[in-house]
Amino acid sequence: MTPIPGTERSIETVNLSIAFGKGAQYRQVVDDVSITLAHGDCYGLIGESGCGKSTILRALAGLNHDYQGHILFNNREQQPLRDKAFYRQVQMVFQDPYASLHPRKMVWNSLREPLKLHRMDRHEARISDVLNAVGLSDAFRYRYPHQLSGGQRQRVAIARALILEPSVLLLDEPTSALDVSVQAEILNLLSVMRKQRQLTYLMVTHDLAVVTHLCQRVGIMHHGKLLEELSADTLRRGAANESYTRQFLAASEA
Ligand SMILES: Nc1ncnc2c1ncn2[C@@H]1O[C@H](COP(=O)(O)OP(=O)(O)OP(=O)(O)O)[C@@H](O)[C@H]1O
Repeated sequence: MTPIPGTERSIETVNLSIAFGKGAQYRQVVDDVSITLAHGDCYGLIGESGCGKSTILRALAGLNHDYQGHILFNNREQQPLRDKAFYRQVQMVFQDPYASLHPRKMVWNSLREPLKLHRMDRHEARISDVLNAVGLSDAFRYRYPHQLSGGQRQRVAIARALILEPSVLLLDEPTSALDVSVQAEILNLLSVMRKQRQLTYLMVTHDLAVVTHLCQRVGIMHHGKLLEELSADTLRRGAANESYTRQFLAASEA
């Protein structure tokens, strides 16, 4: 694929390698992975369970500091311990929204927390605006996570990621815990948000229909390695170069 010019680069890994455990427990989970996203890209990362997809996302998000290689953001090398500005610009959305919402905090409180942390102004207006953007009325402010449906909870988790006005969302299976009917609504919301806010997405998913619907480029991982990158069109046609990818696609569609 054609190289992305420096000014257009958003988030990237260069020769990223990650291992866990020592001695007999040692396991190389991510092996020399280089992925570059341009501003506004939607990149899907697919591959069998355990191949290292979420581990890459966690390292990019600054949640795992123990890696080899380089992580760059806006063409600048990032230290394993990121600065505060990075955490405002790059947000993660998890598969299970319970992971990002405190069970004993009402929605308004969960949304206000990041605003306080990053010393942002106009808390009330920002909370109303972001709830409205994700399709929830202002009345949802006063609900606890257990008083929300799965889809509403994921909307709040997305609102919490968006309230800091980031440029990048790292999406870890954002719809796989939801009912099929709700999955389409959340994917649609993510798609609208990306266009409206010119966001860059890196999305891990098991679901081929999701990547081909939302992403332009897809990376296929196998045993910690990035095997190949394909356009979503090529993936849709099943015209992969690697035989592993063709097998994976066939198995996923079966
Ligand atoms: N903190 C950790 N300590 C030890 N091993 C870990 C740790 N985090 C992940 N692993 C291991 O690394 C491997 C890759 O995990 P990862 O979650 O990245 O896979 P994945 O491709 O996202 O899988 P899935 O699609 O099932 O979520 C797994 O074998 C997992 O058990």
